[in-house]
Amino acid sequence: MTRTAIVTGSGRGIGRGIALRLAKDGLDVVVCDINAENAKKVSEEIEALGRKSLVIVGDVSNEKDVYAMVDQVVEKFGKLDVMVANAGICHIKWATELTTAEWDQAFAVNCRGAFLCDTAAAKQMIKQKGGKIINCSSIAGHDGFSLLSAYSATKFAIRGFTQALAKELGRYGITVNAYCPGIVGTDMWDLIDEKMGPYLKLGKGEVLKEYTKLITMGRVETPDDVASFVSYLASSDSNYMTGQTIMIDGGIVMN
Ligand SMILES: NC(=O)C1=CN([C@@H]2O[C@H](COP(=O)(O)OP(=O)(O)OC[C@H]3O[C@@H](n4cnc5c(N)ncnc54)[C@H](O)[C@@H]3O)[C@@H](O)[C@H]2O)C=CC1
Ligand SMILES: CC(=O)C(C)=O
Repeated sequence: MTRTAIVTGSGRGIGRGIALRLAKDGLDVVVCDINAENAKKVSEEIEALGRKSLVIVGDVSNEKDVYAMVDQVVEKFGKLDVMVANAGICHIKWATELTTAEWDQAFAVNCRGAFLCDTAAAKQMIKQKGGKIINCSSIAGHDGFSLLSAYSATKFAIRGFTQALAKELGRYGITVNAYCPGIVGTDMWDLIDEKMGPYLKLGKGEVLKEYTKLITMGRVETPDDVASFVSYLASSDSNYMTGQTIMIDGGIVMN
């Protein structure tokens, strides 16, 4: 029977790459994003690959949206096999400039979002006696990044939550793991380059150039580089791996 995955934040960037890769792997894929237009486009790309798809326009930090999404998916596809909690945001400022509202927003989307998506999925997967939950951390979840303090804190938190949830869900045949991308050429990095530039007295494109020097493989990461690892985490090949948060960063963080 065809497996079904939800990928949050899959209207563009890394999430889109993961959604298309899982569709190529033979899964039906639900595209969840707050941006309806982008989500629809990706969903059409999935259907063009011969797979079924569903667009869910929703906010991962909103409990009602997340539970309604899982209900709709189970109603349409009969089950939920893979949850990829990928959606994330970042604020680029000195910590001393961050507002409390920005700090809370980062935690709402990046952490409450993962908590809601993972646990809503887990309740369904427990009934099914199995499933794959996959969270998104970052290199910034291993080393705190200057000008990304709230973001770094959320990505560290994802590692702790991934471990604890894995310990709770192993008995049901559910694995919980996380991936840590490095410096991926998406809109998020365009924003980082634009906003960090003035702080670091660097022009357009120069922040990315400086950070690229940290990458052992010598090139900026692509969404496909991340997606090929998430494909493994979503597959039965990773059935004996759980509670792990793994770098897929071209060799930036090695500890
Ligand atoms: N780009 C990079 O270098 C890295 C990214 N990451 C993480 O990878 C994930 C994806 O990042 P990118 O694709 O680069 O970002 P992006 O900004 O290009 O795309 C994020 C997508 O998530 C959606 N989104 C934002 N808030 C949402 C919400 N509340 N509910 C539903 N959807 C929402 C956006 O509409 C967008 O389509 C994020 O969790 C990010 O923190 C981690 C390490 C490096
Ligand atoms: C966006 C992100 O996680 C970094 C550190 O580049």
